Amino acid sequence: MTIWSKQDNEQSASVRLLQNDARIRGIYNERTYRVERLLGEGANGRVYLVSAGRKRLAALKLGYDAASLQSEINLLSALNRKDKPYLLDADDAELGGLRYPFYVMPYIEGVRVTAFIAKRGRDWTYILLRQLLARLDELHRQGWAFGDVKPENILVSESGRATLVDYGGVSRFGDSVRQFTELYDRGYWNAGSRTAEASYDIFAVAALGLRLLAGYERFDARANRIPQNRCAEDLVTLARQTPACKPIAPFLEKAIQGRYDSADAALQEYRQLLLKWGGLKALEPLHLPWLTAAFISSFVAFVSVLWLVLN
Ligand SMILES: Nc1ncnc2c1ncn2[C@@H]1O[C@H](COP(=O)(O)OP(=O)(O)OP(=O)(O)O)[C@@H](O)[C@H]1O
Repeated sequence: MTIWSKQDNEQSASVRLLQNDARIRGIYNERTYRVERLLGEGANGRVYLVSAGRKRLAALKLGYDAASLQSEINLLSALNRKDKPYLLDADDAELGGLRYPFYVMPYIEGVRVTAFIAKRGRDWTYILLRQLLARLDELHRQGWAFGDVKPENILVSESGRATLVDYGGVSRFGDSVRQFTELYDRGYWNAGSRTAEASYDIFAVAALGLRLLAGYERFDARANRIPQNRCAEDLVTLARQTPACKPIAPFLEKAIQGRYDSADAALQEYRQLLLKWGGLKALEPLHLPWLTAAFISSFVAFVSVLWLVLN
């Protein structure tokens, strides 16, 4: 369960669930969206898959009350880039005589990280953690911490690409983390402050990795201890006792102890560990088609240039 560090958000469970095919029309921008289906639900609102115009799909988050979405909207518009849009529209809609705020963002196709790993195998954990570090590094470079790293906020596409969703917990570096989930929160583990910084998110990635690799039962048994008995060392011990953690043990240890200053540094070391281990060979065929294609086309180009030069 996500926790708000500043204020508690009153969830209005009474908001009507929109049926498939329902229309949502923005009062100010006058854009209309058709609901395809419900994608998910959180404390701030419900997220629907919608189509706009020529079948273009997007994700629309309908908030429970006027204040709940504003900070998310502000943040997404601050992150917006021409080559990488985060926010497509923000408006209010009138539904059943009441006004609700909503915003529209790119639709991320995929399943929750836990469902993906359950289906495709535990070795994917190593790959997905690496991708998470890369996504976080991108965000950190703009001066933001993600905050609420948890399985519900990580979607993985069919081809195995991980994407972070739910930017409601993103906080400026140096501020307090706005939203977090206890299991992955270093404050909960007495392993550091709730200051938004790179090491906060890196800890959460390591805690998530450890929970996935060691198993929920063993991880949660430690999480359920009384506060005085929860500590970083406890997690490090769990990592050491778990054979599946071995390939990335040095990363887990450093991340849990807050010894990485940047996601980039963590990522470099993480990549080296995977290379050294070499245990992901079984997954490589999944990546091979485009690699092979790239190799063949550069080889053909090389031979053609050589032929031209020699003739
Ligand atoms: N852009 C998106 N594309 C596809 N699915 C999405 C997208 N954004 C959110 N979802 C789905 O909707 C769910 C709820 O969305 P979100 O996490 O933003 O709500 P929330 O109210 O902030 O939740 P929480 O209480 O966890 O903070 C997500 O777990 C995810 O499954």
